[in-house]
Amino acid sequence: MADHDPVTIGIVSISDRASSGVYEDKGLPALKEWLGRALRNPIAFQERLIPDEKERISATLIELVDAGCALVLTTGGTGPAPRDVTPEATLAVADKEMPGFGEQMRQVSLRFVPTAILSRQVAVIRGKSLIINLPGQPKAIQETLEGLKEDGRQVVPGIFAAVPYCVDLIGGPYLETDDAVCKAFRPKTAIRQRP
Ligand SMILES: Nc1ncnc2c1ncn2[C@@H]1O[C@H](COP(=O)(O)OP(=O)(O)OP(=O)(O)O)[C@@H](O)[C@H]1O
Ligand SMILES: Nc1nc2c(c(=O)[nH]1)N[C@H]1C(S)=C(S)[C@@H](COP(=O)(O)O)O[C@H]1N2
Repeated sequence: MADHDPVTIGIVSISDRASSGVYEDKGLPALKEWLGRALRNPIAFQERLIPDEKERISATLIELVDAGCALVLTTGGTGPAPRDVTPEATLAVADKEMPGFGEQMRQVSLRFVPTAILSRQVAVIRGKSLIINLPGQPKAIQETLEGLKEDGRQVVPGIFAAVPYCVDLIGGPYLETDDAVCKAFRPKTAIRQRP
């Protein structure tokens, strides 16, 4: 891993019940497990477990971007229930919206559950950071990031395939994935040549 850029990644689990101890949080472990498998870069995680409160979510996102996270992934609070406010809190700190991520996540998620259309997840750029909302079901983390595979063949791409090039374009570290987990795409001219 010596020649891979280090990356700081913010991971935020947004759940009233997990953050108050009603149930054990499975969001942060699932995010760490998947990112650890998918990325070849050395990762420093900044972890937060917080309730579904808009101001608290926005403040956490700002803090993580200011702490140098090139990527921030949230899980939870994207649905239609009154306390689901993650998309609003994310849009409130956005410099730019990246609608393709939400569109693709709903497409791939529909292959797993018909209720995928209930997730209002968004992705945005703030400064030099890409912030992406994922649904709260812990299994949705792998489903949306990795996509759908059948017999080892990629049937619907997950959103993470587009993350490394997006991070390049906003001035972040060069992210490299394990192709067996997630084959990232970059235009040929953007691929870093190794000596
Ligand atoms: N962080 C989490 N850890 C473990 N399981 C979770 C987590 N977040 C969600 N889940 C599971 O996914 C289901 C749907 O998630 P959702 O985000 O809609 O929860 P919720 O009903 O809004 O409640 P809460 O915000 O208290 O988690 C939950 O009922 C729970 O079983
Ligand atoms: N890939 C995937 N997407 C999914 C789901 C899932 O299990 N897998 N659950 C759906 C459901 S049931 C809901 S209500 C919405 C919003 O979930 P959230 O409020 O926990 O973020 O995400 C949807 N998207």
